[in-house]
Amino acid sequence: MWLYFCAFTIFLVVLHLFLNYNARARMIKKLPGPKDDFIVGNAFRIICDPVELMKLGRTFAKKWNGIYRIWVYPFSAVVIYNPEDIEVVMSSMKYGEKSLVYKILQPWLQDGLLLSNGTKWQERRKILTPAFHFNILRQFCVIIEENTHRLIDQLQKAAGQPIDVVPILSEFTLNSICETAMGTQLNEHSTAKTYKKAIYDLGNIFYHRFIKIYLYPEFIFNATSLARKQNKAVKTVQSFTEKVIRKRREYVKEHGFDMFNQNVDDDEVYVYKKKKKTAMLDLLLSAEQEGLIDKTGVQEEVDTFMFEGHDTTASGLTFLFMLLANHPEIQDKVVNELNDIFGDSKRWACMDDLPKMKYLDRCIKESLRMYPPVHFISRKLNDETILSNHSIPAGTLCHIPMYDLHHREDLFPNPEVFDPDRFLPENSEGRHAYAYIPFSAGPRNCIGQKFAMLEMKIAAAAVLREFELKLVTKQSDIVFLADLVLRNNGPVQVKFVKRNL
Ligand code: HEM
Repeated sequence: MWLYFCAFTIFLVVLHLFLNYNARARMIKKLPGPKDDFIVGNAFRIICDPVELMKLGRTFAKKWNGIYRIWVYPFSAVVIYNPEDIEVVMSSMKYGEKSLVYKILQPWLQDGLLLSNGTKWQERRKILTPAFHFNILRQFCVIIEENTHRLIDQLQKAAGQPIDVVPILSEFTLNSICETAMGTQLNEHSTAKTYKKAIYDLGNIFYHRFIKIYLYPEFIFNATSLARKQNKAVKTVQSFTEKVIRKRREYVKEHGFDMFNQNVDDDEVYVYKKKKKTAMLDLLLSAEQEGLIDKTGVQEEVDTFMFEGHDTTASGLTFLFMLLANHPEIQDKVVNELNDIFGDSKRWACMDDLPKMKYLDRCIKESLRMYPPVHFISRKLNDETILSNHSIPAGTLCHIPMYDLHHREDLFPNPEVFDPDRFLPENSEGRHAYAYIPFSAGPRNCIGQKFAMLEMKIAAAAVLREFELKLVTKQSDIVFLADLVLRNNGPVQVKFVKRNL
């Protein structure tokens, strides 16, 4: 008996030494980080419920100074929130490869822009960049206005009552991106309900897999009922986008591309003539005709835009509305600015109005600082890299928590205070270029950031012209949940009271 016990103890000790004192472990453990447990390293610290996981990230960020490490054999991760280190990683394509955290999105997004690497990424980025040209955004402006008015009709029905804005804004941004990316209105399709449900199901599945790292290996995940649910949802989503793409391909074959024949200098063309608005998809289809992208590629990009383009802006608008309801004096300033632009007119906003909304712009920026919808991103360091004077071994995952970066007291004094004037030019002077990065930075930054700012501005301006936003959910009520985008663990409620302008 004793012999077995001694042999087992020796086995555990050898296993511990093997897992935790190999060359990579020794190197990574020179960095500050949580205390390691016997054999499992930090595994038990980070496997916890989604609320605790978010709290843990904040606790760690406060405890260490801009850099710390996590070690769970065979994974090492370095977490960086010093702008200087972030610049090293983000400014170069050398560190452009996404880490294994993103693998969970692969079945849906495949090799779309968010996940692809190398020349494939470069080529796709080149094809898609013109989709966000000023003149194309002008077309999107009209689509977003139309959807904003549907949103206002919905808010009107519950005016004066506390409303959970999360599902309403999610519906609004999903409809907007669907119409801009694919030129199709979801309510025009009999299968749209199933499509929407499948998108929400996928969001839920990713979230469950994201917080349970033991589900990352494919062979474990594939044996779960979650994988079967995911396969079903992916099939539904892809067959919907496939159908829309096929229909548009047929249309283009017969009629050519509308978007290349439009008079793009005139706002009124878009506002009143309601031309076909399919710029993103048409761009992809024209690249397909030129042999620059294949059928699968078109589908991957449409799916990627659908994913990246709705939850992110919904989260951004949710926290913006919550903050404005919490700060009536700031809300009044926005409304005064809107009154200066529109006076008594009920006309819709157009592209030329947007640069005039300077204060609203600062409010959105400050809201994205305090509540960055994409609160962390992750890369794989393929070479040994120096960060904060530490040598980080090749193969280490590099997490960048934008939330913690944006809440550094030395970069943003009183970081919990909603102060849009931080973004006045004179107050931004001297701020490190990588201190504020809600849309990431460098070559792999968000391709949709102009679109996102436009969407949030149009929606916020239209809603604020119509309603006064009244406090229900307080800033102090917010409890974050670990997820791909920043979320509250519960509803975010606001009261919309009709304005008498
Ligand atoms: C407030 C809204 C948004 C925020 C905060 C946001 C943020 C980000 C961030 C942080 C990244 C970098 C991801 C990474 O490195 O892993 C990213 C990438 C990306 N975003 Fe956005 N995004 C927003 C809206 C949008 C919209 C509306 C679209 C599409 C219309 C979009 C499309 C993309 C795509 C395709 C990428 C991958 C770009 C590449 O790797 O080349 N995003 N976004």
